[in-house]
Amino acid sequence: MAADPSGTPVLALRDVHAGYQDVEILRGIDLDVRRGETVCVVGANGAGKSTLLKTVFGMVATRSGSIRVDGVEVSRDSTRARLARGVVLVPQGRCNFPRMSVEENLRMGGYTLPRSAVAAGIDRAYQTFPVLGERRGQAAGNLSGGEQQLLEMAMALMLDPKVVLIDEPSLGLSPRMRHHVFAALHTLATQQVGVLLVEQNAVQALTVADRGLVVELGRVAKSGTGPDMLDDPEVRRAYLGLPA
Ligand SMILES: Nc1ncnc2c1ncn2[C@@H]1O[C@H](COP(=O)(O)OP(=O)(O)OP(=O)(O)O)[C@@H](O)[C@H]1O
Repeated sequence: MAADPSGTPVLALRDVHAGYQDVEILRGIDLDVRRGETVCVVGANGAGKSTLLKTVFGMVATRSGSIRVDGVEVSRDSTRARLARGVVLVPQGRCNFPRMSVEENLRMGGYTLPRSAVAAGIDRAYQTFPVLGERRGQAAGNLSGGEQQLLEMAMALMLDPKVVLIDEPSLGLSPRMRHHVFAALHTLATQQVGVLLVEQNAVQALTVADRGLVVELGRVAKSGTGPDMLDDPEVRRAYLGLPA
């Protein structure tokens, strides 16, 4: 796709350890995401995929190791400081303001920005997701599930991020809406954003991703291009529910 394989990774993790109380979930994660690249994380239930995204965003503390955004160490930074560095998280489930209009939600997404940047961000959102422009005055809670997911992504894009962390964007969507959401992920990549994606619909996700990673026992056990992962007999059997 649009990734620059020679460039500095926009997101780089080295030997990252993190967990909850006395349980270590991430046990030495190494990964790179480049600009314009979509990387999909695959793994069993409970492997730590959501924990990985939360650790990059700073919602779960990094115990040791390094997280760099555009070469700058952020592993000790607050979530707010990471947002300012261009890292955004689109969490699992709906988290918009259902009684507010689409446009008001976008304004909320950009509430830390100067007014001129908010207007530019809203224009950008409507260009990227024209359906949101058509529904700008509608209450967010009355959008379809897929449209709400596009709104979540658009709210995150208000901050003009470098790295977008997305947790299960197609959860509970119809196949048709899933298609729109995956198409939107592709659009993000064409805007030179690095995308780290966790997705249960791993076959579809690996089809749009540039690379896939398998997380096992808290480490990256396997990585490869999307097509390589889709062809790998072990990955097919263990994670994709496909014949080897
Ligand atoms: N806040 C928390 N406190 C304690 N343990 C937690 C917390 N959140 C998650 N865990 C545990 O950490 C492990 C990894 O959870 P995580 O949600 O990261 O897995 P996952 O790979 O995203 O799973 P799934 O595919 O089922 O969504 C699980 O055993 C989970 O029970």
